[in-house]
Amino acid sequence: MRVKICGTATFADLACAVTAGADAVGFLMGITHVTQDAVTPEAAAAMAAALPPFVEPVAVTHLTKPTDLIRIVDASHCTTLQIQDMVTPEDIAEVREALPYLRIVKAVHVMDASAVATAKDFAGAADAILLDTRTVDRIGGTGIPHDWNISAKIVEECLVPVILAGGLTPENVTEAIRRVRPYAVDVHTGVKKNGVRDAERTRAFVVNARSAPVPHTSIMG
Ligand SMILES: O=C(O)c1ccccc1N[C@@H]1O[C@H](COP(=O)(O)O)[C@@H](O)[C@H]1O
Repeated sequence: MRVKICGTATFADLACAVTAGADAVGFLMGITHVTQDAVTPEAAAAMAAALPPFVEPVAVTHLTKPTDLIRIVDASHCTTLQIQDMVTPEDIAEVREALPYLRIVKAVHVMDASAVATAKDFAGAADAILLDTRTVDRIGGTGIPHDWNISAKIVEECLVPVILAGGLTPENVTEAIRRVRPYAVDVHTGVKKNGVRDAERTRAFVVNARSAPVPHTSIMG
């Protein structure tokens, strides 16, 4: 099971995720709600430069204009872009044309069963779908799980890798993986303690995610 740890705001956060064994680290840029963990593209680039091999830097943003998305990827040196807010498949294609090497992840917010169709709509344009939670005033980073039955249905019906996020913790991630069978898992709030990234919770999250029994399912079509 692949694991992304999101909300990397400092070199200490970076070291915590790398030491825990994360496969990817997320940098929050161009975020529309208040978050203590947002960084500038330049700060993300400095942290990305410090990553060892086999750990992917991911730009996570609410920005939606292709020119803005291209700009933050270029400036942050991230190799994966996670688009949290509403864009069209055509917008994604425009970003991909400008940055052919880029892996593009589209977040889909699982509010009800309509998320299944939404995920399938983006599966052709994005390289992966990320299933997250949203509230009235936050699109991502809520710390709140959503209906994993819907997430499991999306995994069954989507032809691209599906990443499960939204309220995951070291305590629930094994059950989440058993029920949803995602390609990867992604967490921010759940590995904090008293509002700060916690090394033991981060390590436990990775260990528990990797220990979950997941039957092999092909993600290469
Ligand atoms: O993590 C955030 O603060 C955040 C802010 C704005 C957009 C996306 C954000 N994070 C993404 O949301 C998931 C789930 O977060 P959480 O574990 O429920 O706190 C996170 O993994 C990022 O992909």
